[in-house]
Amino acid sequence: MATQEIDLRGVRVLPGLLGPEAQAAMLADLREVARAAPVMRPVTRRGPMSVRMTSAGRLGWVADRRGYRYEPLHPETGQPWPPIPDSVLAVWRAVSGVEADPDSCLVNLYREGAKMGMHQDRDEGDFSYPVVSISLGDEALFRVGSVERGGKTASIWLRSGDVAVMGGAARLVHHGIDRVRDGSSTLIDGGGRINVTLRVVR
Ligand SMILES: O=C(O)CCC(=O)C(=O)O
Ligand SMILES: [Fe+2]
Repeated sequence: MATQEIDLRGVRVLPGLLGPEAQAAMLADLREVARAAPVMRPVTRRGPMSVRMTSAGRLGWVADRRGYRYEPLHPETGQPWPPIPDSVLAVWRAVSGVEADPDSCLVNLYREGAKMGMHQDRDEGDFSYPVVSISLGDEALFRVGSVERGGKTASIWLRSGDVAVMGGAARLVHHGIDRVRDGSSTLIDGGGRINVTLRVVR
């Protein structure tokens, strides 16, 4: 049920790009990812994050007291991250507008009360590639600001199956998740939201 594209301060939002069957199939693939690469609670200098994370692909995003970086191995298992599922790659190929495939797929798990503060995605080596973000499960209030800190922002509720593309002039905009509407979807066992972001890190 793809509806019309929305421009949120330069971020392309594609509501309902994934239908219920595609969402369920992707979720099953992500369960396999989490089985091979258990979700972790990242700890930053500011303390533990409320979002739990794991990754797929050649590189996974890792946050701990030493800082943020991409790593080829899961820090707890010592194993390489599992491959990015085809169901996820298909979304990148459909919307990214670039030839290269992503080498990193971050899986964010928002259980009750989890949110993500305003930030830029800037740990990647080349900002000419977009970041593609897929939402599954409960609705989330996604806020987008500017490349500079502070100033005006605009928000939208991202629903299960929505896809957002941060590229071009919007590649480095500040963004975050203010809150998740608990119980607004039944897709995920135990409730909550999963967000998948795809990146070319190199
Ligand atoms: O959960 C979201 O929709 C945003 C996730 C995000 O900004 C990130 O992982 O960098
Ligand atoms: Fe981000």
